[in-house]
Amino acid sequence: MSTPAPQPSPEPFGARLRRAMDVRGPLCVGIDPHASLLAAWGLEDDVAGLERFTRTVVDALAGEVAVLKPQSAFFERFGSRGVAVLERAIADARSAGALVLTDAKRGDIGSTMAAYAAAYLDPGSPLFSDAVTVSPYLGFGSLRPALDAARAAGAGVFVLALTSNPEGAEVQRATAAGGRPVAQTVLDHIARENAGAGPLGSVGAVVGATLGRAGVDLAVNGPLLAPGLGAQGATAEDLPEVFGDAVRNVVPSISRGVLGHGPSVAALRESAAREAERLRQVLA
Ligand SMILES: O=c1ccn([C@@H]2O[C@H](COP(=O)(O)O)[C@@H](O)[C@H]2O)c(=O)[nH]1
Repeated sequence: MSTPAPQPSPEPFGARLRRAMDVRGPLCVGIDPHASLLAAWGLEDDVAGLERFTRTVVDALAGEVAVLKPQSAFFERFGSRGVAVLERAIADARSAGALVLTDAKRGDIGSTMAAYAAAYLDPGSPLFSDAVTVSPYLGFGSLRPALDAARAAGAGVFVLALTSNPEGAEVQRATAAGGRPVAQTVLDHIARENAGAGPLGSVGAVVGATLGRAGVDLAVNGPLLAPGLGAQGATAEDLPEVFGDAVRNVVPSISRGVLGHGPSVAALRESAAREAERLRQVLA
């Protein structure tokens, strides 16, 4: 029996993301098919409307922006047929050259986390994504199956640290054992996961663009997903204050602020291009 040929290691997500940010700029656009957006686009709040909306966003932006971030909740609300739309969107966006970060915010005990990892981070899964969001609030160690699966697949995970919503602070700013804020302990774990990685680690943190000065050490050697631009009130001009020296690793994210310009493909592209240009000027 012949020995199977060794497989080349997949290129790590952090390296792929850094290249995409260099080439396309750092903007991430979220695919959040709110019922109100479907209505504004003249679509029914049903699977056909969901599919048309999603396809339009992918066609408009997958060749333009570094990252597309489908929000799983808006697909799950239509059951299995909604999830099928998400699966196609992930595959189509990846084929068109965007990195896909599925925003699913999964978190559970380790043995269940392994199943979530199989869903999003196993290259054989229909939901396989370049990266997925996860919640560390069952303990950072519970994320181990996702961290390991991501590394094996050349994928990434983005761990919630300081979220963009005002309610997050009561948990994330609370003092952990050891006297540091809970969010800082999460960031410390992320920094350890990324130690030695170059040009950028594959374990990211989610830190809202809405926070004002973050007040934590963001030197995690990984990408910092910054949701909150647009509908939640943050602007590109806020980013240097929130992120300080870490701003070059920021992946600013906007959903409704771009999606509201649809259904015209040209208008969606123009809106994303305006956001990207504003970011380029502020982050230069
Ligand atoms: O801290 C977080 C983490 C994730 N999100 C998600 O990002 C988008 C934001 O949508 P907008 O329309 O740009 O407000 C949405 O999917 C959230 O679930 C976040 O907002 N904050």
